[in-house]
Amino acid sequence: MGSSSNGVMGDRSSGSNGGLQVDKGVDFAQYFCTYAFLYHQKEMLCDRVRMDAYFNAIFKNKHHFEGKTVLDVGTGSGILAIWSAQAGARKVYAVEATKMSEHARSLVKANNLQDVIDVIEGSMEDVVLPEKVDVIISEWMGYFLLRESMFDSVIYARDHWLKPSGVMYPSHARMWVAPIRSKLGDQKMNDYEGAMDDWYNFVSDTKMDYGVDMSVLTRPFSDEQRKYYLQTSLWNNLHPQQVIGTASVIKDIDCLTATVDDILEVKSNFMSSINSENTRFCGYGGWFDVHFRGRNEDPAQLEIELTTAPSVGNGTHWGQQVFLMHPPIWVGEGDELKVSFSMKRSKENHRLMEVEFGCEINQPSGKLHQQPLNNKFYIE
Ligand SMILES: C[S@@+](CC[C@H](N)C(=O)[O-])C[C@H]1O[C@@H](n2cnc3c(N)ncnc32)[C@H](O)[C@@H]1O
Repeated sequence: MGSSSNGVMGDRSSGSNGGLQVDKGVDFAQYFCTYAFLYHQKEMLCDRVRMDAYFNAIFKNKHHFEGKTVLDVGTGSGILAIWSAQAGARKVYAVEATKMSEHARSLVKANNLQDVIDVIEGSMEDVVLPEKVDVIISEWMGYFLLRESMFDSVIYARDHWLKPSGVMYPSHARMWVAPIRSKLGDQKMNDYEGAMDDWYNFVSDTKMDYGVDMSVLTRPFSDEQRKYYLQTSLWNNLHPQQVIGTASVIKDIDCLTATVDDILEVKSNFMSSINSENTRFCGYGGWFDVHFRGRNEDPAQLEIELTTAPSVGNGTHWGQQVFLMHPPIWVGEGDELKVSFSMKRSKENHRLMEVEFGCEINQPSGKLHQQPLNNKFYIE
């Protein structure tokens, strides 16, 4: 069993960010610190969709694990390392940057797997393993897949520690975007006007309760102010019926070959056909899926998919990112949207994203909306 300093080199940056060095102290304060707390790990451990997908991916494909060496990048509580060992791995290296490693270590011991799993506390980029591995497993996905930029660390691990014949878990990832409406029947979720009412209520309550007039922040709702309000995307669990047009894959990632340069910026131009009758097009929903397929020469016996698409029921802790648009536009069945999408990392914090949409709407009547429908968002 590893100790907290086992296999860890120096004090380099915690991520390469495509050549830019990232200050480790700042990154720890801004990003890693929350992962050190059990409440945050528990949120992920309680996500049944996520848990079932990884559990099935491992146990329905034991041939990838039996007698093999495994590296778990960002082991957190240790759950994926433990499943890998239970599936028959010979050795599992479980790397975790935060003090969560101590909980992982006690969980490993409580499950009597200390002879198989080495929990190593340190950044993946600093760790030195005694051997190369057959499998890299990691749950690295952030909101809308790439928020958190943790895939950089998985790429680093793959390039340094995966055998040429090795397998990635997951093996593929995709980002999706679709046009959405904000309201579904009486539901107020993501309702655009509802959001504005919220601001009105806030202003009048603050004046009444605390004697401070805040209306300058919100009134009149000029275009600029609306845009200001809509600068960040929203987390939501969309109902499938809120999706009003065809969804498009805007990024397809092969985890075995992708480079950091491939994911620094995501750009896509795509068409979406509206398939709902007269409805308000209020913005876009963004989500992702990942797949466990093994590799061509060594495929999965059962391919598993983990999707965060809009769903009836609880969905996942990732939900979807909603990008509301101003102004909403009435659209109808058969309208064609020509959407341009781009996403890049925030200059201030490489783990956050800046997203821009543009859209042209062609309607069968011949009407054409061509204004750039704002919108620049931060995924916080
Ligand atoms: C999304 S959590 C997943 C935790 C666990 N594997 C699970 O599936 O429940 C990601 C974990 O990776 C850790 N992590 C992120 N980047 C890392 C890096 N470069 N080196 C080591 N650990 C890292 C975080 O601290 C966090 O605990």
